[in-house]
Amino acid sequence: MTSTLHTTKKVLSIQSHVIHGYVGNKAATFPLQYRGWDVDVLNTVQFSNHSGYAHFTGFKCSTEELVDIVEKGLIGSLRIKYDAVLSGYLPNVQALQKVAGIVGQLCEGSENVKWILDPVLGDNGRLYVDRECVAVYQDILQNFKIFLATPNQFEMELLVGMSIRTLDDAKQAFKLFHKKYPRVSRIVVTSLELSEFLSNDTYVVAGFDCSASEEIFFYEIPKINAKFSGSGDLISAMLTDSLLGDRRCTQLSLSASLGQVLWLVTSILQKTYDLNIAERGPQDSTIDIKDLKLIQCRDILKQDFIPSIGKPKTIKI
Ligand SMILES: Nc1ncnc2c1ncn2[C@@H]1O[C@H](COP(=O)(O)OP(=O)(O)O)[C@@H](O)[C@H]1O
Ligand SMILES: Cc1ncc(COP(=O)(O)O)c(C=O)c1O
Repeated sequence: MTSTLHTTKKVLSIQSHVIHGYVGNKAATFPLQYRGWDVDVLNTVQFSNHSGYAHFTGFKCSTEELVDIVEKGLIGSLRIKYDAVLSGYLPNVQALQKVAGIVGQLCEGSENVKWILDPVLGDNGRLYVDRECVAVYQDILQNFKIFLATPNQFEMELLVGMSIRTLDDAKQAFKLFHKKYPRVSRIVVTSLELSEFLSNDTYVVAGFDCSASEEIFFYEIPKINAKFSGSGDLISAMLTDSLLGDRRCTQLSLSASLGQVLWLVTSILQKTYDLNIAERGPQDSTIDIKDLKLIQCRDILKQDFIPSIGKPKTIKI
């Protein structure tokens, strides 16, 4: 009889928490748990709802509280051996510096723990954190071993210091990123809006695995006529699962993983959209969908076989 016993993968997810809705840890935890992960959830803030609503209330954790929990509690006292640390929104410059220092040291000390870093800075030209956080993220990416970074287009522009409008800009940006941050092993840039693809009404999602090749690869994703919140947090969580989860015997390449994750995320966003249309009636223009319908998408999340969104295109860098 072959044994199906295996250890459950453990991730420490350091992100924001909203009571109502699904961004930050609320967008990452249920999908990761549903895909078989043990998730230790460290909430960096606790808000009533996300900042895309007109109002929100709540509070932020202090730097001391966050440091105390991670350094003294989880690592110092419990000595938990994580397979991955997923970091997202941190409430201020100091908290970002301190928490990143602790996670960075943890990853330097062990090959087995992988850091997936979502450098949450802003979106569509607007920062949602203090400007100094940009330089702090630049330092973190320079100094620590990072398994995967997942900036969106605006965050990538801030990290490399150039604007990205065309596919050629994107290629230069990836080159520059790798030159500036050679300790980052993999990078995925989400929702790139590039001039060559505007008439197709598609986003480009591009990736680079510095150990694997001299090329970047990208997928074209048809735009759904809606603005979503939490999609970035969902994609970084699902990449964590696809690259490091225990469901498979052989490790997938970053490109193959991204193809599957994009299928998963697109299916969830499409179902969220369809359910909103069923509630609101047909809509002609772009709709603002505040909350992902993650629970209603559990059948999608549960699937063992995840197809790919398509074939990636590649460009030599
Ligand atoms: N309107 C949309 N239509 C189709 N896919 C979308 C849409 N919005 C987000 N996505 C998917 O979700 C991914 C992450 O969203 P993004 O907005 O880049 O995250 P972030 O929250 O980090 O800015 C995108 O790369 C894309 O695959
Ligand atoms: C408190 C809060 N509001 C809004 C968002 C927006 O999420 P996204 O950029 O994934 O749409 C986030 C993301 O982490 C968040 O933490």
